[in-house]
Amino acid sequence: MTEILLNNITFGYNLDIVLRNISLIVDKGEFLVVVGPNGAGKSTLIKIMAGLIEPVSGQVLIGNQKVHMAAKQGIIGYVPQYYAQNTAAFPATVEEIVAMGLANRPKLPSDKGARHIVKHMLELVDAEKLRHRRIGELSGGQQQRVMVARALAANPSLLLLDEPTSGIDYAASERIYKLLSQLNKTLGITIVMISHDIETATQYATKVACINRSLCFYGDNEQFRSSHATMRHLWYFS
Ligand SMILES: Nc1ncnc2c1ncn2[C@@H]1O[C@H](COP(=O)(O)OP(=O)(O)OP(=O)(O)O)[C@@H](O)[C@H]1O
Repeated sequence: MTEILLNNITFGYNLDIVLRNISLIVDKGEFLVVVGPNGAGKSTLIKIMAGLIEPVSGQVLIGNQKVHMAAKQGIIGYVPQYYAQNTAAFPATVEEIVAMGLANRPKLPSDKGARHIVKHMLELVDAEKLRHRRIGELSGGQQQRVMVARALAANPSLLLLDEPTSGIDYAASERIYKLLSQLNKTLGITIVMISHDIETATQYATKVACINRSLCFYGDNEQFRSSHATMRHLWYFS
């Protein structure tokens, strides 16, 4: 079954065309890693998948419905880039941050239900012990796990992550990849993750897309890993 359908997407900021004629289909249950050089349009593409910005032309369907309808139903979880930098002075606890994700559900749970969901989400990302801490006091890796819990609180079928391991050390990055892989395998959540960490991130992927303003490569993880060494100059410098 199709989770994401992008049909001939073109997008520009003012006159600068950032994405050109991108078409791809992501099936339910895939773990797609999106790679490409700086400024290639990866964040822009993931924002289009989240319904945060509209393409100039082309069609975006999530679970066979228009992206803004899917977003209203809480089907799409989005974890933005560089969250850590925005939160240092933010006076909310981990529990409160995760509870914010409940607002993306079509129907709000009762207070008791909300407490139960928040607790469960924190358990899923192994952050129960952090629940009373202020978000700004946490390390980058801990903050990212909390942001994943916040996105999961809406019960999405699709999780979009923009460089969740940026600025995070090797061990903490591995924990985040393993967590995402587990959510993908055990809960069947479709994952799209942007990463510059090609070697490690693609080990967890089922599919890889390489974007450089247009789609340079889209295929299975094994296909990507076997062609990357010979093709990467063409993909990155074209
Ligand atoms: N809000 C904006 N207004 C104008 N231009 C923008 C805006 N956001 C991004 N751009 C430009 O669009 C292009 C693509 O940016 P985008 O952030 O999508 O790339 P990226 O592949 O995610 O890059 P990186 O790997 O460096 O994060 C860049 O040239 C960027 O400067």
